[in-house]
Amino acid sequence: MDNKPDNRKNGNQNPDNNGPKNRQPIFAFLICLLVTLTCLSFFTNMLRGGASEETTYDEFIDMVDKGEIEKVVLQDDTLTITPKESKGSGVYGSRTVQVTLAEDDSDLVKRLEGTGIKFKKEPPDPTAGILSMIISIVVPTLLLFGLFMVLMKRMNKGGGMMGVGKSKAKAYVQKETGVTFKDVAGQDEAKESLQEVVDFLHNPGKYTGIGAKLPKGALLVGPPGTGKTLLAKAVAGEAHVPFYSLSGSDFVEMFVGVGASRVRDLFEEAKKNAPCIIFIDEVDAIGKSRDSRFGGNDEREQTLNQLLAEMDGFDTSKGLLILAATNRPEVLDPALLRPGRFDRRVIVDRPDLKGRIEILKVHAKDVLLDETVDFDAIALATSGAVGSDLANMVNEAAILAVKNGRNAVSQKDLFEAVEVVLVGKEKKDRILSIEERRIVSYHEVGHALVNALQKDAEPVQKITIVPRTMGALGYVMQVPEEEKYLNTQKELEAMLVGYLGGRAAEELVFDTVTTGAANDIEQATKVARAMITQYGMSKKFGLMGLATQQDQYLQGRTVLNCGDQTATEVDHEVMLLLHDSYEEAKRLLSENRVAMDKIADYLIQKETITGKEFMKIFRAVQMGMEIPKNPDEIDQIEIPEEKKKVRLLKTEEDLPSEKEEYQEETSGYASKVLPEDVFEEDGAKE
Ligand SMILES: Nc1ncnc2c1ncn2[C@@H]1O[C@H](COP(=O)(O)OP(=O)(O)OP(=O)(O)O)[C@@H](O)[C@H]1O
Ligand SMILES: [Zn+2]
Repeated sequence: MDNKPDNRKNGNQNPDNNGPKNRQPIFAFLICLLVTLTCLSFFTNMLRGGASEETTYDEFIDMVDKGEIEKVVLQDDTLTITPKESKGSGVYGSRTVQVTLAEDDSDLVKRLEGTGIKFKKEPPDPTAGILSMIISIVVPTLLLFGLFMVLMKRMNKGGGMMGVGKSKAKAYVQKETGVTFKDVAGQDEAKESLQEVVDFLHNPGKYTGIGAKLPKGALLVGPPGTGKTLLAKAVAGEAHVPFYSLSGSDFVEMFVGVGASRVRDLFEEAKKNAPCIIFIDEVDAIGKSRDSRFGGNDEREQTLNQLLAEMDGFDTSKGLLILAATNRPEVLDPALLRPGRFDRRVIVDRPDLKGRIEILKVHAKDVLLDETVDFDAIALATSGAVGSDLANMVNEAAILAVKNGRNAVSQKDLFEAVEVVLVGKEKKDRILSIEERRIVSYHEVGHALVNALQKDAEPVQKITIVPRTMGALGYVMQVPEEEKYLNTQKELEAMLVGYLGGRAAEELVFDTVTTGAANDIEQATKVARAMITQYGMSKKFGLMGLATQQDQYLQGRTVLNCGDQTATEVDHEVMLLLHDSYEEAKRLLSENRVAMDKIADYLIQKETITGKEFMKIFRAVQMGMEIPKNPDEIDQIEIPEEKKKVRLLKTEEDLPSEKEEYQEETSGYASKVLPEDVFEEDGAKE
């Protein structure tokens, strides 16, 4: 998947952003057309005689011959026949039927002579022609137009149909945001560089006095949910100026010129109210690079040009500042980043351990906490989480506490909330079959056991086989002892074995494999590929960089940059690495089969086990103790202190050299942390 050359790198043909929008008018038009056609056929039907039926002229003559007709009325060339009551059982009953005349009416008169049928000729209806024209042409046209207008209005949400000059992109204005830097936790560097900007707004004279040029704008860059919007509001709040905010996608319209006129309106409005802040969220929606190999997008280009022109045009000494946020800075048009535009870049990255602790504290400010709460532990368990996740967790914990009838949040609530946010709620209505529970149990124990053996430590916070709403059938929750910023090669290799431990357990125990390892395989492949192409950890390619990372603030796709031949070899290397890791996982598990069986057995009965329980069973098996049948008696197992120090891996004596190497390597250096390390979930994706 990753080794396709990325042809959207500079292009602005990203379907995510403008595709659906641009297709909207076509959809709208099609819908209108369909509705109109339906109406049209309905009307013409009505015109042709409403409820009465039409019959052929031959049938009419047949009826005349059989004497079934009472009366005939001729108007234009349409005959309205009333069949005789007495012949009501005939084909046409006694309903009025219409026939289109197929011979000269003098012939018709001759035919009816002497049959006793009442015949009447009426003058043609002068309104009929006009009426039919109105109904078949004017009404549908009006209908089509009306519907089209309504639909376009809907989609435009406030923008006028022909937009230009009239567009009312209502910027969201806050006179006073009420947010200060205190509300933004962590992000100290970002706050520091924005503090200067606040000062500019407060006191522009101080800077212009000595000839310093004031900044026009700053670009906030970082992953979603890290608090970019919050920071922008805080700048406005600190400076006590109004806050105009609009999202980049609000500017992207289907009519050329609408976006540009919105930009113009926005700046006009803001200039009137300066000093103030304009905040453009998702600026990449308009600011995407203009040079494109697939032909440009006129509307967005015009909008972007207008934005550039406005930024060049205003006078900073009035105290107008533009903040913009994006999580895809690499796609922005370089023109936006030139001096005098968004020349300041403020990085708002994922919070580190300290940042996460602070964010939790900020959000727990108004929440009642009991004495068990330890934010450090929560922060440690949530590596990779962003501000909005953490805010969510605190709130979720408070809700859980209320649900459980307590009036303060406990550490247990918080941990449960972490799981709710990261893997979803427990899915009580999903009942796994006994066989499935066995497989999931062994799978999860496989992960945990492999990790324990490799790290020689209590591996997990907990193991569970209660299905979750986000798809996991079971998972292992790990809490690292400390935040890591680097991973050694050994650690990454161990991580690979850990990912594949679940599948290895399935194969060992059931002699067959399931779909449950899909996520593990994906993660393992990602790590293996990164080791070979980015971290220089392959013997074959050495230090050659074979891939570059894109969209580092989003999912972080990597793109191979090597020839086809090399790409094939990379695939082969990845395959080999995964294969070796899998073999290692199977080896570790089969050497510890008894412990695996006992722990899995216990997990099947209890559904959730803690790391402590896991270790107790493992040590007991290691010491050859009898494991109680009743799961509730596991707690009573007493492990002597000195036994707790014995290395988990029983092949220790055979591999003394590996142990030394292991300790040496862990203090070494390697690459960056992979947040997936914390949670390993498994699930059959429905
Ligand atoms: N550093 C932080 N301190 C306190 N709260 C935070 C922080 N970061 C995020 N939050 C919380 O997360 C919510 C969402 O953050 P915000 O909308 O500012 O993120 P964003 O980076 O603008 O995301 P997006 O890119 O999706 O627009 C905030 O309202 C706030 O409650
Ligand atoms: Zn798994």
